Amino acid sequence: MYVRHLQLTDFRSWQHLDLAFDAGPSVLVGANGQGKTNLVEALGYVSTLGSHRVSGDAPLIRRGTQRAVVRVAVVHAGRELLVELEIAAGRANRARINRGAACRPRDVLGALRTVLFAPEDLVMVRGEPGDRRRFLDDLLVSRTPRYAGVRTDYERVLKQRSALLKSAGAARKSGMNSDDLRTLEVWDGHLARHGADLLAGRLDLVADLAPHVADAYASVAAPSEASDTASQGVDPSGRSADVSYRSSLGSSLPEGFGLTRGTRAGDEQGRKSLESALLAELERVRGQELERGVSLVGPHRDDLDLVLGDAPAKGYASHGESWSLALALRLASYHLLTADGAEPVLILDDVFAELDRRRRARLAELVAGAEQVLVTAAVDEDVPGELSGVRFEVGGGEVQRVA
Ligand SMILES: Nc1ncnc2c1ncn2[C@@H]1O[C@H](COP(=O)(O)OP(=O)(O)OP(=O)(O)O)[C@@H](O)[C@H]1O
Repeated sequence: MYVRHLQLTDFRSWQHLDLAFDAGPSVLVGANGQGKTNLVEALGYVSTLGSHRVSGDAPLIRRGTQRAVVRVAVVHAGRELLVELEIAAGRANRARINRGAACRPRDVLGALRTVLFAPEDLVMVRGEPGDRRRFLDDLLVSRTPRYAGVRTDYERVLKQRSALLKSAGAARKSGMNSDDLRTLEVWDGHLARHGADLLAGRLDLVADLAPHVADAYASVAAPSEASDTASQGVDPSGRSADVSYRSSLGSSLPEGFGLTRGTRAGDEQGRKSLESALLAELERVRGQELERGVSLVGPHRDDLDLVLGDAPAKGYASHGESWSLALALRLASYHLLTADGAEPVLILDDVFAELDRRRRARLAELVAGAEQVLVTAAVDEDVPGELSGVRFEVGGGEVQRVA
């Protein structure tokens, strides 16, 4: 798919922007702080309903205004879809498709798929488990939009159950008999049901993603000519990249899930056995949870283990290796979504400045054939020749197409 047109109103620094794109590579060049990232952030927002830079929506609305509007015309399989999202301060966001009636923002998920590479991506390797869970969940939603609802339901249940744990724990300490404990059992059921759904989605996703990560890492890390090693998922030093899901269920994770690739956790039987395992584990840690007032079991405590050779990437990988792995996670996402049947728009936001010459060349070579690649850079020299498609200059609150 590709973005044919983007229109912004009061989004970040853009009071108004109207921009037409072609398929293939486009490069947006401009000095620091001119709004290049703001522009691609808007596309990422339409794709995931979130920003890759901030967790809330407030900073996306231009200062001094009350609502931002992003309109995107997306071409996919010969058909054009117009998606409109309104981000409002103090009330619910709204969406529209093809100028129809207002709908929930969640209903536009899937209309535009993007894979966005940004300097912030290094946190997927070096950051906290929450950064990796976010990567997984964003990809899960891109792939299967229904998981947006599963994710929201799980977060709501988790919040309410955690509040209950605190009050039940406090009541227990003061020697009182609490109704909260009975209510807690009801919330255990909700947490296990929604948690199993989310966990199943993530386990299947990681099983499908892992081979793409191994291949992509070898491709990024390998010298340009060495396509033989690239195809075997091994870098020139002989180290391969592997990803696996680490569940807070530990050894109580039902046999096979997340371990044997090809086992589907998302079918009815898989979800049921994950739900039972979560319930049993919740019962086992009940005392600790009440003592500490926090939910200790569930997908919110899980992580994605990233391994290079036989060592965990976090804490062991060099700066360059960490970058290669972060790029591999994004490239693998691109390949997975493409294999599902909808090639996403690739967005490379200011990444070339972060990479050495060899990695720049490898990345450019790997993405040059994509249906659409949007690149932002402060200076032309940062962008490899393979991606010199249409060129836009960004500055002074305007974008000019120059070639
Ligand atoms: N909500 C907002 N309202 C108004 N201006 C904003 C808002 N959010 C960010 N900005 C402004 O947008 C500018 C940053 O834009 P952006 O991050 O897109 O720059 P860039 O061109 O990508 O720069 P760099 O090359 O440094 O990454 C800053 O000047 C910032 O003050």
